[in-house]
Amino acid sequence: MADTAVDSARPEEGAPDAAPAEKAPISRLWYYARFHLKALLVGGALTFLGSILGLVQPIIAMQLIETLGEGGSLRTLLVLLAAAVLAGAVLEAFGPYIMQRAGQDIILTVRRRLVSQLVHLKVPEVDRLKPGDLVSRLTSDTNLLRTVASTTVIGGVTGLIMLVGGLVVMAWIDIVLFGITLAMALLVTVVMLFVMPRIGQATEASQTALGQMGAVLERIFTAFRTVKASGAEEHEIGKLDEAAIRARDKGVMVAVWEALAGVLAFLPVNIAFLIVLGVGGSRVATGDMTISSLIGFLLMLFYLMGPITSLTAALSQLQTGLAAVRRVEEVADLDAEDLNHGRRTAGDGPAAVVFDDVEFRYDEGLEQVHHGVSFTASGKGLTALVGPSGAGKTTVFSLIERFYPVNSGRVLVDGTNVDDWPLGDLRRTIGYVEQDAPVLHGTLRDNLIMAAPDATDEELHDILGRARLSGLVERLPDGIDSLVGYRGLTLSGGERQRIAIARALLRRPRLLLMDEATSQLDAANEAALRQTMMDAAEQTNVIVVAHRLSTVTSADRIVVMDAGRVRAMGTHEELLEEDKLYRDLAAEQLLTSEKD
Ligand SMILES: Nc1ncnc2c1ncn2[C@@H]1O[C@H](COP(=O)(O)OP(=O)(O)OP(=O)(O)O)[C@@H](O)[C@H]1O
Repeated sequence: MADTAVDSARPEEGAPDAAPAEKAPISRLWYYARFHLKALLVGGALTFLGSILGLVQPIIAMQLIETLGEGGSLRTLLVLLAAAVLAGAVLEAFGPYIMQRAGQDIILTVRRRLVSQLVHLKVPEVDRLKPGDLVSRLTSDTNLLRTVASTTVIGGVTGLIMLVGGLVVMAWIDIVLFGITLAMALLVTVVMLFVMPRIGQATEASQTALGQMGAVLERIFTAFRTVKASGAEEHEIGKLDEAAIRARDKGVMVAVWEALAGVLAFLPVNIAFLIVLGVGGSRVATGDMTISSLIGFLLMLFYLMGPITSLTAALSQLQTGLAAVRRVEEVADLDAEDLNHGRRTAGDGPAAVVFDDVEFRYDEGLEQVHHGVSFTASGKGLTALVGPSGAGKTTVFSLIERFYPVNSGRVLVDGTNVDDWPLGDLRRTIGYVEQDAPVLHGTLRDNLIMAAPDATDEELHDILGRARLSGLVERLPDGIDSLVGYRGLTLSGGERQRIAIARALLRRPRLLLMDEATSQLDAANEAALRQTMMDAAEQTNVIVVAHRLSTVTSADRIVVMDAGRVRAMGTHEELLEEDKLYRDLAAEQLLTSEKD
């Protein structure tokens, strides 16, 4: 598939309730549908019975004409016909309803699985994905799947049975006319075999274009202010428009192939009708066939329009659905994390971190980021990681959190290799404050309790106090229940950082990792942030990627990193004496802070 957000389909590892990997889309479809088999079977049986009653109606009508000709009583046949019409209508209402419900249940199953898969994706997978495209797979593609998983399969099977049933009845009425009809039915089949896959391909292209639109939209909204400030509205509108046009064009192609399928399905039937009329008429004239048989046959031919329509619709829906399944399953096949696998370790107090000769690169084709990094940070207190931009400081945190696997060497937390920790336990031990956008859309309360759903109001207020946020809560219109805007945009950078710290502290971490914001904070915010950090360091092990001199000077130990290596360790005073790079960094920071 060209230019999609998800480039490859790999078997998932440890994803909950995994569907069989590397299977044809049709097996994947079955995998989802089988959970709702009972409803599908009941709905299908009712619809099928309804169709059978439809099939019976022309036969009763034929009997009626014959009885009329013979001057017999019509009462029983009329009652039968009325009963068949009524029961058919009731069944055809209930059957589809039950199947539509099953269809919605199937979507729910698929969406639940996808949501769980998306949230558990491994970080490297997310690095290369476009969230907008993923959203369209979760919403639009799963919706396409609904029809195919329910009505299509049953509709198709019913249509096929009706078609075969109709042909059998026709063969019983007149074998010559049946031969003509059968030839036309075969023609329809050949045409469909050619057209149907085109519908699937066009649908997949159309859904891909829709996903691309989602990706462009997501790109705009994640940098909305930058787009405006850069005057890039028209440029971005152009990009969105390109994707929208592509989606339209591909959608039109789907319509073209579907229209063609409809016409090509009926053309042979219409031709069959004319031939049957001609040949049948002459057979009636020669006495080889009765007029009632010809009328019955023609009624059957008309009746066949129904099954042919539902078969054609089912086949094209199936193609649409299979295209959707392929896109949905590409996500389901991505690598996901297993939070529970590993040897459980129970510990308390500050959790020590040991880097032992760690080598790491983000991906095979990329440059190595860590070249034998070794350091230890244990016990209570503050450890600052300093060094030039790109030295690999934030990467240290990513490896402690096991967002990526190391290439060689070991990362130990509390004496256990992070690879051996159950991921859920490891991350419960750690509080992590990211450098950017650490506040999510929602209320202040939402932002805190996402890390600790059982936290009481008392605990929340206590943590807000410790993060020097009580003043903010008092100022906000609805206090702790005030909305903080998309990605916390209604807050200042310093407030966002402190909310993120409060969230991390609420989990009572045994290790706090904090990536300082590089943006300048005002004096009050910086002091509040430092105080919060120092308080935390009195109780636990705190490691900070430090960009501010204030953090560095108050740290218990400082690790100086440069180009993926640890070049020195010590206190501020020791390093000022011993390490030139540190001296330069400190001098540079001092100059900057003096200028401010
Ligand atoms: N997800 C990623 N995929 C590929 N390369 C990455 C990724 N994250 C970081 N890098 C690269 O790894 C190197 C180290 O990045 P890292 O963020 O650890 O540096 P840093 O010392 O924290 O820098 P800064 O002080 O600017 O935050 C950089 O060259 C960066 O471009």
